[in-house]
Amino acid sequence: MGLGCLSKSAVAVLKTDDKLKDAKIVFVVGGPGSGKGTQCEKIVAKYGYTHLSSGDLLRAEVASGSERGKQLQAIMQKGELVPLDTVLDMIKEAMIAKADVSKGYLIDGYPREVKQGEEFEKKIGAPALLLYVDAKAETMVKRLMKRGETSGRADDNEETIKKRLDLYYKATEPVIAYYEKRGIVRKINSELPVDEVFAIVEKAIDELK
Ligand SMILES: Nc1nc2c(ncn2[C@@H]2O[C@H](COP(=O)(O)OP(=O)(O)OP(=O)(O)O)[C@@H](O)[C@H]2O)c(=O)[nH]1
Ligand SMILES: O=c1ccn([C@@H]2O[C@H](COP(=O)(O)OP(=O)(O)O)[C@@H](O)[C@H]2O)c(=O)[nH]1
Ligand SMILES: [Mg+2]
Repeated sequence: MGLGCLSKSAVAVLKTDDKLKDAKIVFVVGGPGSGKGTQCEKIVAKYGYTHLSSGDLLRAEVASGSERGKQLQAIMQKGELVPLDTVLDMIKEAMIAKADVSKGYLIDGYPREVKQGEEFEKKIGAPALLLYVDAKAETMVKRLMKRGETSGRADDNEETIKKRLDLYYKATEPVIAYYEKRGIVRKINSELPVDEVFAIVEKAIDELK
């Protein structure tokens, strides 16, 4: 069927969705401070993937000073989760913006709960791989407290870190079990030095080709 019977905007929507249809999508999931951002940076440098951190996208909205940003800031400062649709719309918009140049997408810090994953697949597509960046709670707290000395992140403080961790174990760990059933989870031990962690990450990405 041609697209002649559809309105211009409907055609535009179809075309943008089409652009993401064959995209290589990697979910990067792990606790706060587990090292997701650190590994993603290295993947970008070696493989030319597009790195989209849901937390960074949200922080950019906060930094813009918009009304929406103010509401987001209040939620993030408490270590709670921003409504699902808000995050998903931001991710999709950012993916479409890079669709013509991207070799693949790293979706960092998302899904935070099983429902987010389901919605992502409905609106965008299925992940080919889930990198599960795993460190002990004690390690994560230590790293985040250290990062908090210089990061300026409003949520890198002891009280909020504890809430983020609790929420991670409650809401996000089930995401890993959900995708394990599909056989796409690769567990990465991020207690090791950064380069050793990356050697494991490289193997998982190379398997995708
Ligand atoms: N030893 C060691 N330190 C690491 C490793 N990965 C990250 N770090 C340190 O841990 C801190 C947190 O790492 P990030 O990459 O920002 O963690 P994240 O998972 O993106 O955390 P959020 O942004 O809170 O989601 C950083 O300041 C790094 O210096 C690692 O593999 N080994
Ligand atoms: O899909 C997301 C990603 C992030 N956040 C919010 O943004 C904060 C920081 O997220 P980020 O991934 O940067 O850090 P982490 O929680 O892993 O330390 C979280 O605590 C949440 O409040 C959210 O609500 N939904
Ligand atoms: Mg991060």
